[in-house]
Amino acid sequence: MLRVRELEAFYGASQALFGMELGIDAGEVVTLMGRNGMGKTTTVNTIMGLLPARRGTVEFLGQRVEHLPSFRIARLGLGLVPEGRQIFPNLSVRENLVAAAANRLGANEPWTLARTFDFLPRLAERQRNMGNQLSGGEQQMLAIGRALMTNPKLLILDEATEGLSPLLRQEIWTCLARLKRDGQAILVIDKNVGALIKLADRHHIVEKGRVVWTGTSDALARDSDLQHKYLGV
Ligand SMILES: Nc1ncnc2c1ncn2[C@@H]1O[C@H](COP(=O)(O)OP(=O)(O)OP(=O)(O)O)[C@@H](O)[C@H]1O
Repeated sequence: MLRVRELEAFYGASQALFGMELGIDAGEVVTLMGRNGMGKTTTVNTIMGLLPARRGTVEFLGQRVEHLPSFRIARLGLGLVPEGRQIFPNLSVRENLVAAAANRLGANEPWTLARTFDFLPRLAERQRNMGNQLSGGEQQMLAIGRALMTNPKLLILDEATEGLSPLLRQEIWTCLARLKRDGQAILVIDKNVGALIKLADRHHIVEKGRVVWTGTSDALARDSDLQHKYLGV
C-alpha cells in the first residue's frame, strides 16, 4: 500500500532523512519508533508532502506521490492525525468533523458523522463544544475522528498518545485496536513500546533519519538489548 524508498529530506541546509525506507501492506498496523529528534515526524511530513523529498520515492497504492502537493496526497486516501492535533479551536466538535468529511474514493461503509459518534461516544457528548474547550484526550479523539471522516485508506498517527493520562491512552489504544480489527491500515508513532508491541504487526526503529531495524512484534518483544539501545526502555 505504501512504499518509501531511499527518502532524503532537508530543513534548509540541514539533512533530516538519510535514505528512509518503509513499507505498509493493506490491513497492516506498522510503527515508527525511536528517540526524540530521530526523524519520525519528518518522515510522516515528507510522505504527506508537507516537506519536499529531495531524493527517493514515496509510492502509495501504486502511484508515485513524492512530487504531489499535500492536498492531492491526502485525497488519495492518506489521513493524518498530526503531532499537536491541530484541530480548529473556534469550530465545534461537530463542525470540525463535518469540515473534514469526504468519501472521494467511494468507501462502501463510509465514516459518517453518525458512525464517528457511535465509534467515539465522547465526541457525541461534546459535539456542541468548541475545539478549545476540549481536554487533551478529547482533542486527540477529535483529531482521530476528523481523519476517519476523510475515509482514509491509510491512517497515520504522529504521537498517538503523547501528553495523555494512562486512562485516556488506553482508550486510544482500544480505539486503534478496533480499527485494526475492521481492516484499517495504520502507521503509528508513539513512545509506548509495550502498547505498540501489542497493537502492531511490524515495527521500524528510526535512528538519525534512517531505519536501523525492522521486524515483527514478537522479534521486538524478545530483544531487550535492542529496546534498550534504541528506545531507552
Ligand atoms: N522545522 C524544523 N527546522 C529545522 N530542523 C528541524 C525541524 N523539525 C525537525 N528538525 C530536525 O530534524 C530532525 C528530525 O526531527 P523529527 O521531528 O522528525 O524527529 P522525531 O523522531 O519525530 O522526534 P520527536 O519525537 O521529538 O518529534 C531533528 O534533528 C530535528 O532537530
